[in-house]
Formats: sequence, structure tokens, C-alpha cells
Amino acid sequence: MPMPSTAARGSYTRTAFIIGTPPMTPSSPVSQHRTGILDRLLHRTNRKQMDPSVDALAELKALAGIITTSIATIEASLKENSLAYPSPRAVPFTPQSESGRNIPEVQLAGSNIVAAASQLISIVRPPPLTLIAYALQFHVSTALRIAIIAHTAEILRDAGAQGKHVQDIARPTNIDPAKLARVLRLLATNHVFIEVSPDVFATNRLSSIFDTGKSIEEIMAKPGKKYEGTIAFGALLEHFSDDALTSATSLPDVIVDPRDGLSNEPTTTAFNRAFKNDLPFFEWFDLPAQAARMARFSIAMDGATQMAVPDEIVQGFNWESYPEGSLVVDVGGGVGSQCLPLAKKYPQLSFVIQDRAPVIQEAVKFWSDVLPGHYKNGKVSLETHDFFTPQPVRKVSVFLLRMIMHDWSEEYCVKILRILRAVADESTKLLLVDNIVPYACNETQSKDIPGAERPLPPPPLLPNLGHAGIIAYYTDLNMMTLFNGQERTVLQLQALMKKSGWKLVEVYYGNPFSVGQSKAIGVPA
Ligand SMILES: C[S@@+](CC[C@H](N)C(=O)[O-])C[C@H]1O[C@@H](n2cnc3c(N)ncnc32)[C@H](O)[C@@H]1O
Repeated sequence: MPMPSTAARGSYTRTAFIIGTPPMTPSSPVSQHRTGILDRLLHRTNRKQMDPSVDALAELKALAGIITTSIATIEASLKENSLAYPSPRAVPFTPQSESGRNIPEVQLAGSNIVAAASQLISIVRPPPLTLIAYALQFHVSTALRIAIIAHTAEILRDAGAQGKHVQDIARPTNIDPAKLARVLRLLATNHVFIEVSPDVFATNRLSSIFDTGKSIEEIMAKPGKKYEGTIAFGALLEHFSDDALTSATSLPDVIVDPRDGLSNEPTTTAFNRAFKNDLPFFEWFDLPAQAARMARFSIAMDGATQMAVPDEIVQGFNWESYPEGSLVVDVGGGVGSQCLPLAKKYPQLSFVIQDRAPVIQEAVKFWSDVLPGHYKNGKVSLETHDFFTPQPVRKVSVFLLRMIMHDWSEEYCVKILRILRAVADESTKLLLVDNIVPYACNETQSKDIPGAERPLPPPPLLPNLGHAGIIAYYTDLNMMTLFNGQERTVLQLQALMKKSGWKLVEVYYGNPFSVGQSKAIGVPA
């Protein structure tokens, strides 16, 4: 057995020191025991490293090669399209200013780079540090929320590249400047904001995303109305870093609970445990005490739509084939923001947007504002409807359900889909828009479903493109946390449709960075 190197032992000792454990002395029994464990671990590692098929340097070179080739692809494609790649310092972020990044081959090359770079980091950084960084990642989430509720992006908007001293950033909200500086420094270290000089921060492309465009005076004058009338991506980030993060802290306890861990009910979730209630998440939103959260969530869903690749909802489905008067029913449609690009691009379509009463109230405001003509002339109807009760609309061309299946466990999804199947005509299509999560390994069982087979990325990248698609795996656990729901694989979607009287006929994954916009198309079985 080869012995562990002293360098390796040294790095372990240094790590122990960093995380607050007393440094080990070679003579102490505790240190001998720990070193023994470490030795065994290292022996295993060394054995693996001696395996000729696991050559870390070759892997690093292959990953670096993928990055270099991908950058060359981006450069050539941008030149051909006479577009620029958005600089991380170009502010503000707008979906329109992303045209360079949105060219399909640039997206693909970009996703290869993200996958390769994060895989490369996982090889290069000492393993204990990588795991510590993962375990402490929740601080990035809390720091984001603090920066948002301190209105930092708005305060820094006009300061440009020079930035502002943290004393001035903290003043409007009376936050302790020393604490805010530490929060912003963590974010700047993650490339959100720039620390221009000690304690002086400037906004950048990433932080400008949660700038509402309002003045700090306007925000402070109307507390609780910050997101009204804006592209409110901050509302989405706040939902994640508040409702979801608080709930997620209870997930480990719920999973090991002998009763709740085996339940798929929407009332036994980590969210229920963390917020001490037994209501499904959306019913809890209806409580008067949660009105602000509920309003924030509706706005968040709209923000998610507006920041997505423009018109992603339009892609991967044959909308243009539907004649005048064809009816799209958006089931659990929220305020209906995903129907807006469809209504604009396909004026022949009519829409019924169904949701719970409080959401429909928000939807009335939304449509009166964004497309009042459609709302007044009945091209868009807004309807309070519980999707667990019989569907009132007939002669439906498309049942659209975006980010609905992922909120529910299988039993509930089957109920929702059977109700729609009961009123479907032969030509009715079921359009499920959600994340479709690939396995982290190669999978060939779904290859006969049109659109499901995808080219494998170049080795040694993971078959699911690793970090390039990580958000779907985060949202999968988010769904488990809040609803006992889940993001599904293509095979799981196929099974779901089969159980509820539909047949999965086509899948569209969308662009490699797509979030929640993949499509599974069903027809009556
Ligand atoms: C994740 S949001 C998606 C909203 C919208 N489809 C979108 O993509 O923006 C889920 C929606 O389901 C709605 N919902 C939850 N339970 C419902 C029910 N029983 N009947 C109708 N809508 C419901 C919620 O109010 C919420 O608007």
C-alpha cells in the first residue's frame, strides 16, 4: 500500500484548522485515530489514481480543450451574426441585450463551457474545500436576499463603474454598513457586484438583474410595492431565498421521518414543518397574513417568464398550425404571463387562463395593463377554477400546463390530467411545459420518443451536461421541499401520461440553458 504524502496530510491539517477544529499534534491519540481514517481514505484514493483509466491530468487537458474550442465557436458565431457577447460589466441586463448569447450554437458552446469549467474546478480544488464550499452555499442565497431587501442594485444604478461607499449604500435602509459590506463582498466574490476599492461597491450585469428600475425614493415611499409594474426578477430570487430556503432547512428532518418521509401529500412537506402549518403551499398563500408573499410569487412567475430567452414558450410547438378561434386553456396559468407572447405572436388564438381566485384577481390587473384589447374583446378570459374539479371548458385545442406538474406528486398529477382527458376531443393536445430532467448517466430507453434522444456532450463531460443544467436539479429539490412535487424525467412523464389516458408523442428540450421551458406533448390515448 502506498503511503499518503505529507503534502496531503498537511492540507488536511490546514483544512481542519480553517473550519475551526484544533490543529492536530502528531502524538495525540485523537490525531492518530483521525490520521488513521485519513490514511485509509487516501490509500483508497491512491489506488484509484493508479488506475490508468483515471488520469486526472488527461481529464483536465480534455476539459480545457472543450473550453478553448467552445470559445472559438462563440467567437466565430458572433462574428458571423455581427453580434457582441454581453460583457459581465455591461449594465443593465435586459433580455434584448442577450441576443449574442442566445444564438443557438453560442448557447450550446456556452453550456459546454459551464459544464467543463465546473467539472474542472471539482478536479482541481482540494476535495474538502469543494465540499465545504457546497455545504456553505446557502450563504450566497441569504446574501442575495439581503442585497435585494437593502435595494442595493437600485442605489448603485446611477453610480456607474465608480460605485459607492457602503456607508451610502446602507443609509436608506439603516442597515449596519460593516455588515452590509461583508454581505456584498461575498456576492462580489461570486461575481455579483464589484468591489471597486475597499468597501466601495459597483453594480454589474449580474446585480443589475434585480434592479427594478425604480428610484430608491419611490421604493421607500411605497413599502411592499417595490415590484409593481416592473420586470421583477428580484421577486423570484426572494421567493427562493426566503420561502424556499427557510423550508429547505427542514428537508433532511422530513426525509428521515418514518411517516412524513414516505408521504407524497402536499401537507407533510419540509415547508409545512418549517412554517409550522398543515396547509398545501398555495392554500397557505391565501391566508391574509401571507398576502405579501402571495403577491410576490405571482410577480415572480412573471419575472421568470420575462427574463427567459424571449418567446421560448413559442418554440417547440406548432402554434402556427391552429386556425382562427382555436382555444388554448392555460390550466393553473398564474397571471397568464406565458400566454402573453403567444397572444402577441398568434392573434388568431383565444385563451382561457384558469387559476385560484386570488391569482385571477392579479391576472385581471396584469392583462388590463399589458394587453387590454385582448382582455376587453374576450380573446383572453380569466377564470377562477380549481383544477381538481371538472373542467368547464369544451372544444379545447391545447391544454397548456406550465410548471404545474412539477408542483404535485404522481397521484395528484394523474387526477389533474384525467380531468382534462375527460373533456378532450380527438384533436386536443396536452402541452406540459416544465423542466425535463435528464439522468446524470447515459439513458437509451426513451430514444423512440420523438425529440427525446439528444447527442451526448463530448467526454469527459457528464451526459447531462453537469452544471449547465444544474437549475433543474435544484428546482427538483425545491419542489420536494415545498410541495412533495418533482421535476420529472422523460420516462416519468411518459408513465404519467399513460396512467391518465394520454400518450406522450413528442418531447422538446429547448435550449441547453433552458429552465422550466421544456415541452412534453401528449394526445388522447
Ligand atoms: C408554479 S405556478 C405556475 C403558474 C403559471 N403556470 C406559470 O407558469 O407562470 C403554479 C400555479 O398553480 C396554481 N394552483 C395551485 N393549486 C391550484 C388549483 N387547485 N387549481 C388551480 N390552480 C392552482 C397556483 O395558484 C399557481 O399560480
